[in-house]
Amino acid sequence: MKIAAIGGGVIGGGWIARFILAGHDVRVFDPHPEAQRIVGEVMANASRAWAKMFLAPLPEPGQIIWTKSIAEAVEGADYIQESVPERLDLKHKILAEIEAAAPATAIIGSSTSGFKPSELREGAKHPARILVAHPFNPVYLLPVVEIVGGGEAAARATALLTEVGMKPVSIAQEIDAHIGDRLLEAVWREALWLVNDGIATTEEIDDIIRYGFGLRWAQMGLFETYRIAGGEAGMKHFLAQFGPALKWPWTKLMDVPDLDDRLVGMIADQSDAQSGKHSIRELERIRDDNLVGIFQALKANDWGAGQSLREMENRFYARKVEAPSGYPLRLHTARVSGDWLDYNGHMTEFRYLQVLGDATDAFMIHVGLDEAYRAGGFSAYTVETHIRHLAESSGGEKLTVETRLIGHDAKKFRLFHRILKEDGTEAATGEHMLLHVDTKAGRTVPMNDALKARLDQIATEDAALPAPEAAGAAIRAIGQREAVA
Ligand SMILES: NC(=O)C1=CN([C@@H]2O[C@H](COP(=O)(O)OP(=O)(O)OC[C@H]3O[C@@H](n4cnc5c(N)ncnc54)[C@H](O)[C@@H]3O)[C@@H](O)[C@H]2O)C=CC1
Ligand SMILES: C[N+](C)(C)CC(=O)CC(=O)[O-]
Repeated sequence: MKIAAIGGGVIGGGWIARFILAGHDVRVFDPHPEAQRIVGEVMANASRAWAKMFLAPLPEPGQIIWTKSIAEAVEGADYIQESVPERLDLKHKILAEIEAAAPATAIIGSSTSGFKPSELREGAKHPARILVAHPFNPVYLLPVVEIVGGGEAAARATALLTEVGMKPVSIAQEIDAHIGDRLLEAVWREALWLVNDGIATTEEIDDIIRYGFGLRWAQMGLFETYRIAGGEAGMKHFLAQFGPALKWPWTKLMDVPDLDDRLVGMIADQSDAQSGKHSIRELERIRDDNLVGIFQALKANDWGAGQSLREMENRFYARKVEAPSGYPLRLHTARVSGDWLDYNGHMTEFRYLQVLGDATDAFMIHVGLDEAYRAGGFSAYTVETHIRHLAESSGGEKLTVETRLIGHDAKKFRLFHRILKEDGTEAATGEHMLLHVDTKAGRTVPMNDALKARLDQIATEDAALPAPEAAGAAIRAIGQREAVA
């Protein structure tokens, strides 16, 4: 899949980060003199957030390829994400340039917050392939993307965006500002009035959201939340009780305060007082850490956006790695994230077990002990592990795991992994005993013939090598008391 991104600002940078982290190369054009620095900073925050968010091993990230023109970026592209400033004349000019150079089959998704597909498509050569693909900031974390425009293009965009962990929601009928921004603008207008009228400061309004209904919205949205608020009688009672208030003059509705110098200055000053002690990048990291925590809570409850996280993770777990030929097997690589380091600045203990465990998962997929096999009610459980820590690993290092099958029979197998640094130094070894189990009965049972045959075949390759020196090693006794014991 060849992906291009036109515009690498707040939203374009987020898109680029999501595609890259999901393992795709992205060709980018943005004429801003500092575009590479800006996207680099967004990428750094995004990589940090993904390392915290996913337990599953992440794919090797794709590459950013910076180009000197739109034509160079979109040549041969299958999917193009346009994220230039929200001006229709500019979007038309950029879309025309994209169409002049992109294959006729390429899909063009626009990040536009407000324009309808019919507006974007004015004057287009192949209008049906231009869609609204409107995300929410930060694009590398929030899954939802509003797809407007329909047809085959929407189906293809939906497939790609699902593959990179998004939750595309198709909107059948085009309207200005789609759905999300219609809702957000209503709240935003009210908030501006409240500040304008001196009723509340920016901080007080944010507190009412983040200590209150904002927490509810992350997990149940509006209708489900209000259904509960109707008590046992549910939504009908809620509407009967609070419906009339909609006609009372509670809100300013469509009325917008003039964003004159006075109001802009007031809001900016209050916002500085509220959050000026943090840089924007710091605020992004605080936001990302909070979002990751929310995602993980939702994943634990298998609810809402936690389901998108789980689905993406399952895809990462199920990824079959094209193993380079040769033996020992090389099925898993990992990049040491800054988040994995301890107070000594080195990869902390339990992350070694994570890397080894991921290598074991990769071996299981390699031999056919995969999702389909588990669906049949059988799996393998690790029952014993011995790790030797041999060299420090630092942030950013790439680690490769070499895997050997050093013993097996019909009910169990024994793996020996070596974690290697880029210069070939051994960072750790891990030896693991796994039992083949009937997951429903909860007991060890013989594996099926195909799996056994696959292990037999790998074992013949292993027989050509001397046994690993450390295989079967235990921790040495210290002093007489232990030695006697
Ligand atoms: N900022 C937000 O919260 C959201 C914005 N959007 C939409 O995303 C789009 C982009 O908005 P932002 O990223 O916020 O704006 P931005 O101002 O942060 O980024 C726009 C980028 O486009 C680049 N650009 C300008 N002319 C260009 C050209 N001829 N070719 C390539 N790149 C060019 C600029 O250098 C800049 O880096 C807009 O349509 C906006 O409505 C969608 C969701 C949320
Ligand atoms: C302010 N905005 C209209 C550009 C916001 C969006 O489009 C979505 C978001 O991320 O809030």
